[in-house]
Amino acid sequence: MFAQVRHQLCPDLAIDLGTHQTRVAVGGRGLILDEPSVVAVDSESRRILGGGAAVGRVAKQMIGRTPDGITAAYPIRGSVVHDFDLCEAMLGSFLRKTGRSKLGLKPRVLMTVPGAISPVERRAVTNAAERAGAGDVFLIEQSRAAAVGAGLPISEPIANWICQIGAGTTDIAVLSLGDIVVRRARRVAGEAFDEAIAAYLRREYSLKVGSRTAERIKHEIGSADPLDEELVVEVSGIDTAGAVPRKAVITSEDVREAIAPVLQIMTEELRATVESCDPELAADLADVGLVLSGGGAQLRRLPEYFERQLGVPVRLVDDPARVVIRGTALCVDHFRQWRPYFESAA
Ligand SMILES: Nc1ncnc2c1ncn2[C@@H]1O[C@H](COP(=O)(O)OP(=O)(O)OP(=O)(O)O)[C@@H](O)[C@H]1O
Repeated sequence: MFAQVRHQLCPDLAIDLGTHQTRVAVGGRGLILDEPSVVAVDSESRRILGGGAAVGRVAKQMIGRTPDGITAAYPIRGSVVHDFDLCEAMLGSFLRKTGRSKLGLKPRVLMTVPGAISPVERRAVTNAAERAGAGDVFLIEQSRAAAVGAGLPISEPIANWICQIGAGTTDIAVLSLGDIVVRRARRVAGEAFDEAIAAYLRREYSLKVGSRTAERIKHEIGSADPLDEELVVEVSGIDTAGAVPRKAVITSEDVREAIAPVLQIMTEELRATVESCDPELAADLADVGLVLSGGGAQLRRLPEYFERQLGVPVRLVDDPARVVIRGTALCVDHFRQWRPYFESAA
């Protein structure tokens, strides 16, 4: 009875604290916040601008349109807390926006974490959430949340193979009978594509571009496999020899060449999951195939590329960037059922 009243006054929260994007869902209501994981800080004092208000979308709007002396800070890197104080401030601001706290009650929170996370990193994310205003904090692996969000039959005695590609981490798991049988996580994901594109332009075109330009190129013309009609984009950067502004026309073939080594790493990780499975489960994988999720999995022709590399069917889930928060929210809605699979930092 008390728990029910408490729940009404202060519903549980699901939080996907991502390298690029933070998403918050409220138990029973679904997604209520989806904002960039960024804060705008004074370069010298490292204080958040606007009295702590320059967080998320507001911060992103300020960056690039503000005078020198203002820096964009990303408190999460490789899906783990990189700057503890800024992470706490950012989360605090997001939690206040959800407007949930009544009578001083603190919400129970379920947060996602990548598979390859150390106890120290686990503790950091938990502490940041507690100091930002959360009550009890539970953790769930991204790949499990993604599998739930994708609606995979993970409780059944068959193999479910999921590859969640975010900005900072690729989480791969094989799940069966509710458990993760094999897991692999690598800090190589969407941002690694961007870095590879920037490095390629420097090497092949003597053109220096920023990470946002590299990401834009990926979105506009990036592909993992050849396209029916190849794409081109004009890019502005700085000539590395003359240190002057210059433009270049880049093709989707260029981008494929640039990102090939990153795709190769992902393929090796996927192959390694199969090798770690026992033969019965591995045989299932060939039939059920691979499911792709995460914002980074939206790269054109990625399913076709992995199908060619692995020889199994591959499909991309609907609304891939929000699958993890969808799954986390479902776990919050059925807290008791999923509780055995949650972890705490202690
Ligand atoms: N159309 C697209 N094509 C290719 N990549 C895309 C596309 N749209 C978004 N992305 C990439 O998706 C990534 C962000 O995905 P997502 O929101 O799942 O990550 P995140 O949750 O912030 O990161 P992580 O979970 O790894 O900490 C970025 O690297 C972004 O460039």
